[in-house]
Amino acid sequence: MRTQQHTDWQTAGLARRATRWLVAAVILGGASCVLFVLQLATLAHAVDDLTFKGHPLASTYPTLVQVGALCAGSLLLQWLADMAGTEAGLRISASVQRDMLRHLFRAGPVGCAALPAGQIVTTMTEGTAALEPYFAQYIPRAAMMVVLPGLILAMVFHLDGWSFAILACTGPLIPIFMALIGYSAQVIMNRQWVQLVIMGSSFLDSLRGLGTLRLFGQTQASITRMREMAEAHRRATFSVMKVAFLTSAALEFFASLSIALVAVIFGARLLNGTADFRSAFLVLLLAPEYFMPLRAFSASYHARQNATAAAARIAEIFAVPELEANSLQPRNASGTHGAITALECQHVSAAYATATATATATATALDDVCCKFSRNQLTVLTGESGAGKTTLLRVLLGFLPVQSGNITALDMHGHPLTLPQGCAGWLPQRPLMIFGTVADNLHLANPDADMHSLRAAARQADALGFIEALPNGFETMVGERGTLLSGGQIKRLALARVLLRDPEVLCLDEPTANLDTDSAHRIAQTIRQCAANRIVIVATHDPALVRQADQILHIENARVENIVFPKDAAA
Ligand SMILES: Nc1ncnc2c1ncn2[C@@H]1O[C@H](COP(=O)(O)OP(=O)(O)OP(=O)(O)O)[C@@H](O)[C@H]1O
Repeated sequence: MRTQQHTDWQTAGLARRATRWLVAAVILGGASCVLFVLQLATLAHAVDDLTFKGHPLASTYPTLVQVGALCAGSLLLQWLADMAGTEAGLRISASVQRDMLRHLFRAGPVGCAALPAGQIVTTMTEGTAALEPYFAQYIPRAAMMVVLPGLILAMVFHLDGWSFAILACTGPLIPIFMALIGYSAQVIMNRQWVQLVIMGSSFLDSLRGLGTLRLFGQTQASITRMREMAEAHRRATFSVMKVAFLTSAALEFFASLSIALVAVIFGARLLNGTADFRSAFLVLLLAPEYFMPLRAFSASYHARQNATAAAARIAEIFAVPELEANSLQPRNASGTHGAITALECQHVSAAYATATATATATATALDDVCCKFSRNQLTVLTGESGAGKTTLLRVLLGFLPVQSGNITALDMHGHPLTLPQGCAGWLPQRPLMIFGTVADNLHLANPDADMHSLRAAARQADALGFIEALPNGFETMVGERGTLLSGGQIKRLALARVLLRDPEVLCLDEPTANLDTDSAHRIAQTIRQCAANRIVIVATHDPALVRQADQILHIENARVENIVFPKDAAA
């Protein structure tokens, strides 16, 4: 199993995914700042010439045109910087979303089950969306917070020592103050995220369990619980907003105080005649701009906290271990491709990772399993609930890694084989039906299958009769999770879907569970026929299926206790 490095999913690590766009945003923003400062200096020069030096308007035109050109250039560069920042944000959030989906597929159903579905959904949607403003706004603004005030300070230093001292002393107070507020705000932000995840999970659970909730008369209680969660989330969001307002208020206070100080001191010195108008005017133009990037940075500061909280949730998803390879692919790389004649388990052990309050422990679910599954043979796994039947199927399918031992695919001469992808088919206990038509659901297994293949697979799974009886046959919408079909119909449709890929190894988990006797009998017959030229392994409690078996593996407490070949015994 592979585990992703936690540090890769910190915001700094994520920035590497769009470095060029972020660098472009910072350089363009910096260039825009330079033009902006030049524009103010040129404007002060023009106003001074017009008012105090008595130059005619005509002679000031070139300077005013210069001001216009600098203004246009600065705005254009800023627009380009914003575009580059937005592009970086979109690229990073889209790439994280794509990687997360890929990672979840690699982790497989057992790995994904380690996290609540609501947490996965919220992180994939809200979590990745929270990254975008961080990279699009916060990072470029953080850079501007250094560039523009630095430029302005350098200019003010040349104009007036007092103003320089005031701005240089008050400016750094703001980021220090914000960092102090931000430290406690991060705790609130994390709490808001937890509330959001809990709310998402509960909403999903309520939707899934609508029938059960109604049956137990719990609908009102569920609505009340949802309302309480929404209220808790509202309160957490409100706390975040309060901190955001407090930060802005503190910033405005320091900024206004500092500008007022500069204005008062300069005003007094102008009256005394110890300062000139041009310097005073330019410093007063520059002083508010000195605080502008700090204001913009403060406005996007919550984006950083949101993204930090989201990055922690994203890291949790990437911490779910990936499966290395399908167990049906033998470790022996020198093996050849070919038809699989048998699957052999040698001393196979496996365990589930279970999270406790303090650490992650493992619970053994298969212990030293030795068995063989042969082509043309129907193997039935029996045993009490919780014995380990599904676990053995999961290990064979590669959804759960082998802790020790080997699973080897053999050709007709008993040599190890390298198997192509998709050689195994799986029918889970609760097969997934997507929102779409019968044909859409079948095409999931093989998007290129033509109508003839669909009909053949449906016939083989004993599903053709009921599909043709539907109002629009294969084009009938079956709804989400197959809501318009019965349990038996869903099972037969899912079996047809698996057969459409014509897998060499077919793993079926409780295929006849919850079916009436007639449907169960028909499915048992179908499965029996599927064993022709295939390896078929079925986990079941159904005596009708057990009667069809060529080999019965009885599992008890994670171990194969008994192997019976009923047909040999009968002979
Ligand atoms: N995702 C999981 N995480 C942790 N433990 C699990 C997980 N799935 C199953 N187990 C545990 O592994 C053991 C074997 O479960 P398994 O599902 O293989 O039993 P089973 O024989 O198929 O039962 P059933 O007949 O009820 O389907 C059980 O103790 C179960 O609690």
